[in-house]
Amino acid sequence: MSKVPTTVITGFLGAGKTTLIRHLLQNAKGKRLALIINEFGDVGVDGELVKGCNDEACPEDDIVELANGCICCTVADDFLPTMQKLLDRENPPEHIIIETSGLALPKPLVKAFQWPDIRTRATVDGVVALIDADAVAAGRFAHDEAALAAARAADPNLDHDSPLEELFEEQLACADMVVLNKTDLVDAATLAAVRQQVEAETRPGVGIVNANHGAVDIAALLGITAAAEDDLDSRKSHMDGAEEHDHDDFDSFVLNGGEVADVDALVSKLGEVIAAHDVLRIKGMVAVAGKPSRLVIQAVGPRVQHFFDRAWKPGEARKTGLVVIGQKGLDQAAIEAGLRGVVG
Ligand SMILES: Nc1nc2c(ncn2[C@@H]2O[C@H](COP(=O)(O)OP(=O)(O)OP(=O)(O)O)[C@@H](O)[C@H]2O)c(=O)[nH]1
Repeated sequence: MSKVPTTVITGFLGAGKTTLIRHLLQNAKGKRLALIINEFGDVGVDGELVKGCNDEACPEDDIVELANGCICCTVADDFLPTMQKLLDRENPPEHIIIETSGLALPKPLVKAFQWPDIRTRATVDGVVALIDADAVAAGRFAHDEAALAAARAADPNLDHDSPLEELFEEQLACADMVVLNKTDLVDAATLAAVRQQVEAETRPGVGIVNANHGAVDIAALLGITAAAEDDLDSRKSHMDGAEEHDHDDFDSFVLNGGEVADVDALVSKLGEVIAAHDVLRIKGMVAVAGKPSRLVIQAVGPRVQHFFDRAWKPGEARKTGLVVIGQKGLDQAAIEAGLRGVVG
């Protein structure tokens, strides 16, 4: 029996993984897909944003959300049982797409495909890394060699990579394909510089495609046939040799509230707390007083977007839930205090 190809979509917080998956669903060309969506914080934003994209290609009960931590840490408890259930189906999916959380390490997940219960039934067709060209251009992951040399001269014990840089390197080193996303936000010269930086971190021969809102040719994404689980040694990782890894470099919490009266005041306050507390990501659903639809908040670094998506369902609680993610030491109390005035 042939193995079910599985594509792992990785990429930092807000790089565009969910957007790419929505594009995939809307252009599935009749392929029956299943989605495993792993995200931080139990607000289930990504799952909500893909449901209803194309029920033909991927009915709701083929969208499984894993929300109790990074998939790389919950492989045994969550991921493997989920895969087995999908593979045990009378009519298993033709292709499985896994969206990892923005903080997940891809290599431990690919390694899980060597497990006896999985290895004969599924294969990692490819690891696709999404890169936010805007964030890279803004220096969020860059080694500033001069600054690093000066800092290291001052402190020889300096850990050469920040958690963001390490994650950036991990996700690229494990990639079979890189999607340079958000090209609409940078000019040609900046994009060329970002591409150069990304190329330096990827294995020889890995394709890098430019994209805007994740619009990549499906045939290029699905059908890489990398069998990544059999080719782990070429995918270098900071964790090689380590038994465990952790995510204690990052903090997150969910801000819950009631209805919001003034969207502009909320958006402006979000911008303030992001800048004041170096928040990496805020996303979630907001109930706006007097409005029949949910307001989706999507903040990636300093960029805050919002749009109304579907109507609140009859009987559905009209509530606000925002996942806030930052580096270790995130000041939850100060952020909550800063938003309390606008989030009811
Ligand atoms: N301008 C621009 N915005 C984009 C592009 N791709 C995604 N976005 C926006 O970036 C924000 C984050 O996109 P997502 O697809 O949710 O990113 P993600 O990687 O799934 O985020 P996490 O799951 O939180 O890690 C959303 O507001 C998207 O609309 C792009 O190519 N250009």
